[in-house]
Amino acid sequence: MSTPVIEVENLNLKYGDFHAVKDLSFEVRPGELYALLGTNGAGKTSALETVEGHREPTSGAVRVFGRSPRDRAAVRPRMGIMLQESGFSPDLSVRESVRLIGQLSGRTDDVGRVLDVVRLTGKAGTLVSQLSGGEKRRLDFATAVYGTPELIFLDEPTTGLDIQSRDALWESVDRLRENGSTIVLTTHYLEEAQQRADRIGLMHQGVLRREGSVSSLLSALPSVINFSASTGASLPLPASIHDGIVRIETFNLQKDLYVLLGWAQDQGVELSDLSAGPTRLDDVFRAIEA
Ligand SMILES: Nc1ncnc2c1ncn2[C@@H]1O[C@H](COP(=O)(O)OP(=O)(O)OP(=O)(O)O)[C@@H](O)[C@H]1O
Repeated sequence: MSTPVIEVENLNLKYGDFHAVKDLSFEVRPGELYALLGTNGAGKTSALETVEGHREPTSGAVRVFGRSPRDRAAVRPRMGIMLQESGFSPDLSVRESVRLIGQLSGRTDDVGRVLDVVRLTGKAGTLVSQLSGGEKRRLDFATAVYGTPELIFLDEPTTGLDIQSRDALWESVDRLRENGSTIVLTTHYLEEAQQRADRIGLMHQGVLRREGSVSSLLSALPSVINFSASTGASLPLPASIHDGIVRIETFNLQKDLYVLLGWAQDQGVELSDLSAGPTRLDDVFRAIEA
């Protein structure tokens, strides 16, 4: 198996007495889209800042491309980091800001190409201070796109973006992946992670509580069938009933739905407000706090 792009082993981070990241271990493999998700304050930003080389671990080991992320000269040109706030100077134009990304990252690219990818060509001469929130976010994305780096960190990339800009951003991410880039994503939009991540790590209170492919995380939880029914007939499946709402949990949704509908038909029972759906990442998320 190929060498991981990121290796984190028993990482601990403390702020004074507060233990923010506890024995965190994970790997990100070449070409993967790994989503590090978690509850507020779970320690994602702290952990990623260490991987990005901005923060020294309290203990544990972090390697990026097999080297210490503090070895900036070797590692920095190979990674693009889209932070939640890039802090571009408000007095620079968009074009100047993108040029600056090139100077700071040590990568080469065509400024016009990057402006085109982040859809800011028409704003090239505009000052950063005059951009809208969504336009600023697209300028932040330029840091990830510039020079097509091998490793890209996207920290809440679509927050504040309209649907067109979101779609455009994910299309650009797809292009980067086609070029072989490895992506580390954090987001609170779980459906984006569910649709796009090869693997997900779920953090809560400093600890990696779950890790795996979307389907493996989802298959650990049952699907749920709900309906309201006033019937004396005994149900064909184990269920709980609260306030007249029947809830059936199942690991075989198709089969149990078939059983339930057959029973309702035979008994002449109407299943009002019937809903049945696959488990969603939201449910996995809720379950980690339980
Ligand atoms: N510089 C700091 N000094 C003290 N405590 C800090 C510092 N930075 C973060 N923390 C604390 O460490 C914990 C983890 O914070 P972190 O920002 O890494 O979480 P997160 O998972 O990124 O959260 P969110 O989803 O809310 O952005 C939080 O309880 C936070 O208050």
